Amino acid sequence: MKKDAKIYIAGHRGLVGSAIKQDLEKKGYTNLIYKTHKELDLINTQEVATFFETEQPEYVFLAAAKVGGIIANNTYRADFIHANLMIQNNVIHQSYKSGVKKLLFLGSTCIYPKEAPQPMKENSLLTGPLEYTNEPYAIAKIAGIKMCESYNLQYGTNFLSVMPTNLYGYNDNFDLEKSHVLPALIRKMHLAKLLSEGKKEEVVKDLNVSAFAKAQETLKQYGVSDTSVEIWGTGAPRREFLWSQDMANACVFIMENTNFSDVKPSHGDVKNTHINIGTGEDISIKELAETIQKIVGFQGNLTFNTSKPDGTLRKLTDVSKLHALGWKHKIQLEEGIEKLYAWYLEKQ
Ligand SMILES: NC(=O)C1=CN([C@@H]2O[C@H](COP(=O)(O)OP(=O)(O)OC[C@H]3O[C@@H](n4cnc5c(N)ncnc54)[C@H](OP(=O)(O)O)[C@@H]3O)[C@@H](O)[C@H]2O)C=CC1
Ligand SMILES: C[C@H]1O[C@H](OP(=O)(O)OP(=O)(O)OC[C@H]2O[C@@H](n3cnc4c(=O)[nH]c(N)nc43)[C@H](O)[C@@H]2O)[C@@H](O)[C@@H](O)C1=O
Repeated sequence: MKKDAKIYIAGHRGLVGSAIKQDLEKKGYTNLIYKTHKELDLINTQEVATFFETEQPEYVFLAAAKVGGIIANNTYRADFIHANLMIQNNVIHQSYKSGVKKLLFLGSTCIYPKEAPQPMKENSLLTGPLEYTNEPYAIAKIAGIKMCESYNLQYGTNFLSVMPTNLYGYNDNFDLEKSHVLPALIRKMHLAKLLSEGKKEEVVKDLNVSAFAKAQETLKQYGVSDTSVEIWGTGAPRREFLWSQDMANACVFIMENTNFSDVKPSHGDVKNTHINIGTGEDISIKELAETIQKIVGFQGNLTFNTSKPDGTLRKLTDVSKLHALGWKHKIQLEEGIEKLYAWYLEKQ
């Protein structure tokens, strides 16, 4: 990839897209293009076609998607499958039509079967039933992998897919309902700490409500008090977490160094084009909550609301393919949580 190559980052304001943009800028890439959701709705086929015809990007990072945590995926099932299929169909097909040299599609490790052997290898794909809470999203992501693979095989394109583990970092979503576990627990612990210190005004400001009485309603709904924070599920599920800047660095590394032809024969996958991206290490949700509690400095108790779903019990990635390509993560979990909490405080 030449430093002045025209590179389109779809989703450049999101958790991963913003980190990809930053990583490319740091490396001296000068011809980056991007549009906000408002400027270009990637669900709109005609708008996407016109954009590619006009801009003719040479490389595409497809980091735009409808994304959310376990409850969002389980609740907005139709929106997750519709939006993700539309976005990826539009971007992948128009990339082929306009002669994009290389595209990187971001999937997710939720594409693997619920009971996949751990750690999950790339060739576990389509070997068993999926986790139900995020099945529509996972089906869309599997369609994206198969679309890249099919275009490569039929049209000779160079479209790769990466399957990231759970991610966290700057520009994360901290919504109490729709976000992923790590940012949600940082915010819940922070609010509980403020309550325990009697800082009502800061609680009102954080929740962006008109009065403390309103804040109390929200906090009750999410099980946050001055003495305890509610954790969804049993706390037993295990998750692997990767810092978003590491994720972005891996995406740029793969774009720079890897081709479909490298991924296919040399690693024994006859058909698939995808590569797992993770750390290869996981912890239980209970351990994660305790780590966040320590970093935030909340002194109260943790309670477990077992009426909320656990989701997949374990989804540890096998990162041997990624390591064999020459990439390894840098930021360890505690360091990442400390950085994210500091960022969250700064944003207040
Ligand atoms: N976060 C995670 O833990 C994981 C993420 N992934 C995958 O990584 C990729 C990036 O995720 P992440 O950065 O977390 O997601 P974010 O939600 O942070 O960012 C997604 C971006 O896509 C944009 N977008 C969504 N819909 C449209 C649309 N119709 N038209 C134009 N832009 C749109 C969003 O803009 P706006 O906000 O304005 O809608 C946002 O900027 C996704 O493919 C996701 O599935 C995979 C595994 C884990
Ligand atoms: C990245 C991945 O993210 C999603 O899958 P998930 O890993 O299950 O996502 P999650 O981060 O929301 O939850 C992880 C675990 O944590 C528990 N948990 C405890 N307390 C809170 C809590 O307060 N919020 C949330 N969200 N979860 C909590 C929660 O019950 C679960 O056991 C996919 O839908 C899909 O989008 C995908 O690809």
